Amino acid sequence: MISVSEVTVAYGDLVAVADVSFEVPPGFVLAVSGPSGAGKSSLLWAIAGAVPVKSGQVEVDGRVITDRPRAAAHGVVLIPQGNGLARVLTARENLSMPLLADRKPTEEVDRVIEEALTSVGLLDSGDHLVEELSGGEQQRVAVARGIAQQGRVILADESTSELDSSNRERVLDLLRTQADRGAAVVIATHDPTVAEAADGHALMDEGRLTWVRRL
Ligand SMILES: Nc1ncnc2c1ncn2[C@@H]1O[C@H](COP(=O)(O)OP(=O)(O)OP(=O)(O)O)[C@@H](O)[C@H]1O
Repeated sequence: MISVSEVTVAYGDLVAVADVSFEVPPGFVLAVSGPSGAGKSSLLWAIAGAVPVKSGQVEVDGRVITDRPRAAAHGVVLIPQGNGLARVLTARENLSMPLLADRKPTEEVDRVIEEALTSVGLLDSGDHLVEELSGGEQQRVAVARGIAQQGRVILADESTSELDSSNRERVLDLLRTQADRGAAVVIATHDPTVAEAADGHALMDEGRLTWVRRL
């Protein structure tokens, strides 16, 4: 369960997220859309502990999110806009890093990576350097890395923006499967078809959140 309570995020005088509150229970997918600069990424970063909140509080399953390392340890997975991959490592190496940091056994890491790369249709590209992959392929590697972590919370920031329609469907199905196994999922998106596929849809504008379709 993600609980966002009266959260404000500011960069100096610029208020990016203004007094936002909502909850996402396990098993649900929330889409957040809105114009560029509306504060969607900042909201996701706040949930991920990647940016401090000026006021208010984010809780995941009752634990207050204070910083990124503790959020990550508590299963808050961020699939960042721009993918956040190491370009000079292979796809497989990128997937392995958070899993090995989590001290998972090597055989399990190998199995999870195979499954995740297969699920995004990139098993044959596992040993390619990220910089050799197309933009859409890199985006799918980032999604594979996110879902491989089996988080309690998955925050997908524009994770379908470079995908054709069949790969977009594939990624939406994967995020839905994550919700079905009990994750709370938030997707920031400009794509109306992604918003329609979610259980709830909120709109951000100048940091404020309003509901288009409540969860
Ligand atoms: N690190 C930062 N320092 C200062 N200002 C920032 C920082 N990150 C974001 N901002 C500003 O905060 C506001 C919200 O940005 P944010 O990236 O959260 O919006 P967004 O809705 O995700 O936009 P987009 O759809 O273009 O990704 C913008 O005005 C942006 O310029």
